[in-house]
Amino acid sequence: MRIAVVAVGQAGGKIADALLRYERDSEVDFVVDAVAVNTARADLLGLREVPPGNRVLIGGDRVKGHGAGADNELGAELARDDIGEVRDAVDAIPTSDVDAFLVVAGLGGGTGSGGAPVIASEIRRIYEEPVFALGVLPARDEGGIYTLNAARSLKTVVDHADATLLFDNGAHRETGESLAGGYSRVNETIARRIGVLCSAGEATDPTPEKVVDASEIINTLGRSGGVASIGYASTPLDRKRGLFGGFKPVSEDALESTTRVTATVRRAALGNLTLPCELRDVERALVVVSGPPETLSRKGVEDGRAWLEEATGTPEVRDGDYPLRDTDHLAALVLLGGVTEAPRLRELRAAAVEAQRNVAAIAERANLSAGVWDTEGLDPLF
Ligand SMILES: Nc1nc2c(ncn2[C@@H]2O[C@H](COP(=O)(O)OP(=O)(O)OP(=O)(O)O)[C@@H](O)[C@H]2O)c(=O)[nH]1
Repeated sequence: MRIAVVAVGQAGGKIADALLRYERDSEVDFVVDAVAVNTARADLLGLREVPPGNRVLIGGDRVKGHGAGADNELGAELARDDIGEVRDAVDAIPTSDVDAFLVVAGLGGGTGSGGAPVIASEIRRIYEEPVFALGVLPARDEGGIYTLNAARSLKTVVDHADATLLFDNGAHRETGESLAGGYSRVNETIARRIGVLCSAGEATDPTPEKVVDASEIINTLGRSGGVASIGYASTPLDRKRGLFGGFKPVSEDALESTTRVTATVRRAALGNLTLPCELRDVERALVVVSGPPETLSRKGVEDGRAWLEEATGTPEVRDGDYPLRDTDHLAALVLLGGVTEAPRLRELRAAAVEAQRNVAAIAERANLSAGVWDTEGLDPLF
C-alpha cells in the first residue's frame, strides 16, 4: 500500500523521519511523499528526512514559530487558520500513486493533538483516498494535561479519520530509558510496523505466494471511524542448520516450519500490541508473515489465521506473506481493526472526566490561566 504521510507536531515529524529511514533501508518504495506541519520552527529544522520543501510552518503570525505549548485548542485554531498552506503542500503530492493518506501526530501535546483532526478532515473533504490517522497516546506518567489533550483529541480524530491506528507510548517505554533514547527506539518500532504492513504488497522480488493488497489493509482498518492496533513478533532463524548455509527447505522440515509460523503469529497478537487490547474486542484482522521464502509455510500462515479467527470470534481475518531474501528472522505482523474496547481507552476516558473536575488545579500547577483549560464542551470519549 502506497501512502502519503502528513505529520503534525513534533512527534509526528520524528515518526515521519523514522518511516522514511525505514523505507530507505528496506529498499521498497511505499511512501509516495511526506509533508511535516508544525507551529514550532525548531522542530521543523530538526527533521532529517522530510525534504525541506515539504515542511510547513503554521501559526507564524500568532506564536512566532514557538509551538502551541500543549494547548490543543490553540493547535486546532492555528491549523484551521493556515489550512490553505497545508492544502498546497498536500496538493503537490502526486496523489495518483497514493492508496491512502496517513496523518501522524502525538495526541498529548498542542500542535499535533489539535491540528491532526483539522488536517485529516480537510484531506478527507478533498480526496477520495482513505485518510487514516496514526495517533500516539501519552504514557500514564506524563500528567493530567497530556491525558486531557489525548482524550479530547482522540474523540475528534476518531470522528474525522477513516480509521485511527493507536500507539501507546506507555506500553513501549522501557524502565530506565532516557526520554530521547526511548522516543527514537519507540519511533523505530512504529516505523517497522507501518513499514512491514505497507511494503508487504509492494515488494516484487521474491514474489509473495499471497499478496497483501492495499484493499485488504483498507478493509481491515475500515472506513467508518474505528480504532486499530498492530502486533509484531519475530523469531530468529538458525542459519547453520540448512544446506550451504541456507535454511532447510520447508518440505524437509514442514512440521517445524508450520509450528514456527503459527507460534510467531500468536506471539504477535497476544503481546506487544501498539494499543494493548483483548482479541475478543476486535472486529477484523490481517496477518502478514515475512521471512526467507523457504521458511514461509503456507500451512503455518493458514493455521495462524484460523487461530486468530477463533481468538477474535470473527471470520473477517485476512492473511498474506512477504518473502525477504536478506533476513535471518521470521516475523509476523497482525493488524487488528475495529477495536471496540481497550484498557488504555477506558483509562483515558476516566482520566478525562477526573481532569475536568480538577481543571483549576491543573491550570494552577502548569502555571496557566484557568481559561486555557476551560473544558466546557469536552465531549465524553466515543
Ligand atoms: N512516540 C513518540 N512520542 C513522542 C515523541 N515526541 C513527543 N512524543 C509524545 O507526544 C506528546 C507531545 O506531543 P508533541 O508532538 O511533542 O507536541 P506537539 O504536537 O508538537 O505540540 P506542542 O509542542 O504543544 O506545540 C507527548 O505525549 C509525548 O510523549 C516522539 O518522538 N515519539
